[in-house]
Amino acid sequence: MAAIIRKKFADPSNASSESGGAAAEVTSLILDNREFVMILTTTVAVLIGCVVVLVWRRSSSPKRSYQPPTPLVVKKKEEDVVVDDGKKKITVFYGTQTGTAEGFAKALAEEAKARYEKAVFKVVDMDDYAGDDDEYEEKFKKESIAFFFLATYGDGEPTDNAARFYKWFTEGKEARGEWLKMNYGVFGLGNKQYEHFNTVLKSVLRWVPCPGGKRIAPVGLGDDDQCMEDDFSAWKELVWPELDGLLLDEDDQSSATTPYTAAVLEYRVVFYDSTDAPVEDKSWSGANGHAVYDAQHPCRSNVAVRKELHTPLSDRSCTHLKFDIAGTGLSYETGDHVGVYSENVEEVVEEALQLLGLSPDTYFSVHSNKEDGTPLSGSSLPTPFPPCTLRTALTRYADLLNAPKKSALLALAAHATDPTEADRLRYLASPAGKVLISDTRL
Ligand SMILES: Cc1cc2nc3c(=O)[nH]c(=O)nc-3n(C[C@H](O)[C@H](O)[C@H](O)COP(=O)(O)O)c2cc1C
Repeated sequence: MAAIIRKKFADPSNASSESGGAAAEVTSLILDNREFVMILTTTVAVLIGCVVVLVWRRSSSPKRSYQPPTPLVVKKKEEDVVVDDGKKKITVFYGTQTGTAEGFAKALAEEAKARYEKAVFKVVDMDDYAGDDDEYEEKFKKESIAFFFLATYGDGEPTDNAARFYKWFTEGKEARGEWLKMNYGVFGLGNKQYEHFNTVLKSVLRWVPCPGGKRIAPVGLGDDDQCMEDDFSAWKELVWPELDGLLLDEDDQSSATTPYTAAVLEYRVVFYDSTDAPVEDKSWSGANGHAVYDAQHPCRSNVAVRKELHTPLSDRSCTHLKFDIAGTGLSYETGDHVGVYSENVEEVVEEALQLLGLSPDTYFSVHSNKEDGTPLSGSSLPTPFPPCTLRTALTRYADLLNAPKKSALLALAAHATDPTEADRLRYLASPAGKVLISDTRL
């Protein structure tokens, strides 16, 4: 995913007013390197390295004292009020863990709005749709056209925000087809490297040969192992002719196209005086001496036992690990989740810092909402990482070694001040550029 950093980059005077002259200098440096910073601030969670930390699902702990300066926005439940203005209503649902499905859902809706002015498109988080099972049924019955973007995780499991829907839908499978009379389009997000490729979407589909409804376009099966964005683009092209038939009158013409924007999220960046950096930013907390752990404040622990479970004759590998959590106050029960956080190696981080030309101590935070707390670009995702120094961001949160996604390249091209660089970025986002990237391992 990619971010377009607004506000502070767009208006250096703002940065000065908040952080003084030093911040203005930093902002100017960042302006010169904005493409790189944009990639860094948006690629989260896929890291290489060796630091192992544990986060237990049940470690219910209060937040630590340092909080981002802007208030959290409590998500409002979707309004049920349906205005009968004669326009056709289309709902685009998404089940996401890291935002890709949400990005695709929004991209589809945005392009569709431009194409079909007489229709109303609404993008809905699966979790926000219904409060209980009865409400699911009641509301789905009123849908006439819907799209579902559903990602698969784990052993073919749904995302957290689609889990309730998935349980309700698949458990009541026999009954669903009787009342589900909508026209529906489906795109699954998965990865062929996993045994249960796109299982969530396939399971849902097994129960959706609804007699009264019709599937719009073939099933889309996105494969993150290749280029999911290409899968999405190809699927979208199959959707439009079908939607033309459903949404256009005889005298309407569908010609509008919008640029590809899937999965491009926007963030607001705030710079702070580096002396504000809390101590814990410098290193993750040790196993002892830290009272509070949660996903943002993981606990560092050592690997006590590491054992290969397969014999040398096997062509597979399965590692048994035991973590030493003595003295942490944490407990573990079978079925609890353990998250493994890892760091980029120091040399790679140093190289990135040199390319950026910024002080490693630059202290900043990224926000998915505006200063008044309202979401930027309607995203419901939380901020990707807590306030930290640039070195920490590059070490822990930036994906420094994978090639950027097509959407990130196009977002950067849209913001490039040098036309030659913009052309180059657009070329890299094209099929020919993709080959170049994979050949040269950029
Ligand atoms: C920890 C993890 C587990 C995954 N498990 C599966 C899986 O079992 N089957 C599958 O098809 N894809 C699997 N994927 C791939 C994701 O579905 C894919 O990356 C998708 O684009 C994520 O969408 P999201 O960003 O909307 O959450 C997994 C990805 C991760 C990171």
